[in-house]
Amino acid sequence: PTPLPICVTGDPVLYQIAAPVTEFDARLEALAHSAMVTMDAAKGVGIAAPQIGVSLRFFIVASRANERYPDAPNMAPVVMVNPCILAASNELVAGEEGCLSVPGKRLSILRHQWLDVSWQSLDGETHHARLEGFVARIFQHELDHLDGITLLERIE
Ligand SMILES: O=C(O)C[C@@H](Cc1ccccc1)[C@H](O)SCc1ccccc1
Ligand SMILES: [Zn+2]
Repeated sequence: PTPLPICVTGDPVLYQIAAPVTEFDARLEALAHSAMVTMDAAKGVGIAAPQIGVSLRFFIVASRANERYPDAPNMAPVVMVNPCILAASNELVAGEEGCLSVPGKRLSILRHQWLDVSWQSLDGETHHARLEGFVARIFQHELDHLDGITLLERIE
């Protein structure tokens, strides 16, 4: 499909708590595909459903090396449904983040260095992983979107 418009600062959908996904059906797959196409068009390394106006708990993590994080891992994009943090490091790391919904802003944000996380794939299967560094950062950034938090709400 064609990329969807990305909701920006001020759009109410960005400040809602997104609803858990209960139907692992073709509709969800279509929404995930639209998010993927929109993220790719925007050259993002992640995107959350609320950013395309969908208040559901799923996002995409798609780390790739970039000018700010040249040593970021190049990974196949992962669609994470109903993601949650099971454990997090006490150590926090500051790093520069951008947000497709806050155009032109680059802010230094403190994030956990590593996370133990769980999520469901589009077929409903549950997965667990330990994430660290830039991938952990993207996860935390996208999870904030599901909880109605953008970069502007994270300014120290
Ligand atoms: O708005 C979004 O969720 C996409 C974010 C993802 C991101 C999360 C954490 C740290 C950096 C980015 C970006 O706008 S995608 C654009 C981008 C790509 C590489 C580095 C920085 C920003
Ligand atoms: Zn964002």
